[in-house]
Amino acid sequence: MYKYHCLNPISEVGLERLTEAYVPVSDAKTADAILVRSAGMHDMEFGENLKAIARAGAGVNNIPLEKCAEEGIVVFNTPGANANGVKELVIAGMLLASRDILGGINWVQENEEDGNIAKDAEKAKKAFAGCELEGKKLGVIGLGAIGVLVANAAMHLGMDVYGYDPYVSVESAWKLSRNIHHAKSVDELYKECDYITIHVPAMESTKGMIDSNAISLMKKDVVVLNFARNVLVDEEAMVDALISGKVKHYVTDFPTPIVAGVKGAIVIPHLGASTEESEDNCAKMAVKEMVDYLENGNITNSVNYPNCNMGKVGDNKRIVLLHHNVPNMIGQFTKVLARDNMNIADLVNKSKGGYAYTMIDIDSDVPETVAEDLRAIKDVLRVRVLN
Ligand SMILES: NC(=O)c1ccc[n+]([C@@H]2O[C@H](COP(=O)([O-])OP(=O)(O)OC[C@H]3O[C@@H](n4cnc5c(N)ncnc54)[C@H](O)[C@@H]3O)[C@@H](O)[C@H]2O)c1
Ligand SMILES: O=C(O)[C@H](O)COP(=O)(O)O
Repeated sequence: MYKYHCLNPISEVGLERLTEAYVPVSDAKTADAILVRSAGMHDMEFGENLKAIARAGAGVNNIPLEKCAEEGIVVFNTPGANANGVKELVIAGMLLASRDILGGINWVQENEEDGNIAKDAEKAKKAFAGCELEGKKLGVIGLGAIGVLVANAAMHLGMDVYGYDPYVSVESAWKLSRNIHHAKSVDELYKECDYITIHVPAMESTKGMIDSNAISLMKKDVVVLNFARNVLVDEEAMVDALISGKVKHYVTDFPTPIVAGVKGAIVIPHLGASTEESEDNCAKMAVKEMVDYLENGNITNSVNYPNCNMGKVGDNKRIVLLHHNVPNMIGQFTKVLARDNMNIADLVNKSKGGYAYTMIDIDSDVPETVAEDLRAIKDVLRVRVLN
């Protein structure tokens, strides 16, 4: 039996895939696995049973990845599962920044008692006129799951699209329309574009990427869209640029006291992934990853351990070991197994940065003393015996 805890509401479409072997618990400290969306986990103390955290979504800046890795907790996310939801809201954001739709709707609400509203609207509407997206230049920073969809969709709307991503994956490059211009530097994109949208993860290297220097390179009346994370933009500098008129609109999915209410800021309450489809997709993927790890030891879409897959546990016993990525770990594992005359049917070892994962199928029972001896090896962080 496995205990799981949901730190945020998780779509039932995902949870209903859990068999009776999975029991929800109200105390996260007792759980084998945690399902989470954006709840902050940096100040949490984890229980010793906790083996997996599955983030039903993309961004993992709410989770202490290094601490989890050290405690033998594998963190998963659901790449691409909510990308379409975000793409659609980014397009809506560009339209809201181009046509004064919000101003127009407010005008109608303010004049709802006006019996002559139809006629008066025809006089009032010139105050809400805007411009079209077709023919404008859009710069997309970060061509991952979301950036690629935004770039391709904007191209189909007739925009001239520039993409910048020095680390673009082969998979994303295949999906990107060949009509997207390759910006060789982010500065080139800042100088060229009328609309700039950022789709990179929040990391030390990307925090404050759009700062006063970046804004100074942009065209006057540029529209900046941020559906990735607030920390990517120096918000004080952005507010100055809105006040001075350099930036026409800052469309952000992240309300903060600095930007909320500022003229020119269009602030949305983190709705990018809040669609039925995205929530269902994320929950299904997160649950699948969590179950496959707990039951079979397979790791898919982890952000702190390597991906590793040996299929379902069959008739053999499977030992899975999370450990530091240092020399001679396999040698020490096989020495313990050989001592007890255990035969290895299959073995896979993968690494990611400072951490590594070893899966070993054994064609006999694994005595608890063997598991204990494996746990006692220096640099081993967690050992589980499955089946
Ligand atoms: N608003 C929302 O509801 C919502 C929903 C999903 C994701 N997000 C945010 O959007 C981010 C991106 O999501 P995704 O699914 O596209 O992720 P992704 O991992 O598929 O893509 C991120 C891309 O950024 C690129 N990148 C990294 N550093 C860069 C840099 N310095 N310059 C240019 N490109 C760089 C990577 O190479 C990668 O291609 C997430 O990390 C998350 O913070 C927000
Ligand atoms: O990173 C993400 O996936 C998004 O920001 C969505 O977050 P949410 O699941 O809290 O809506």
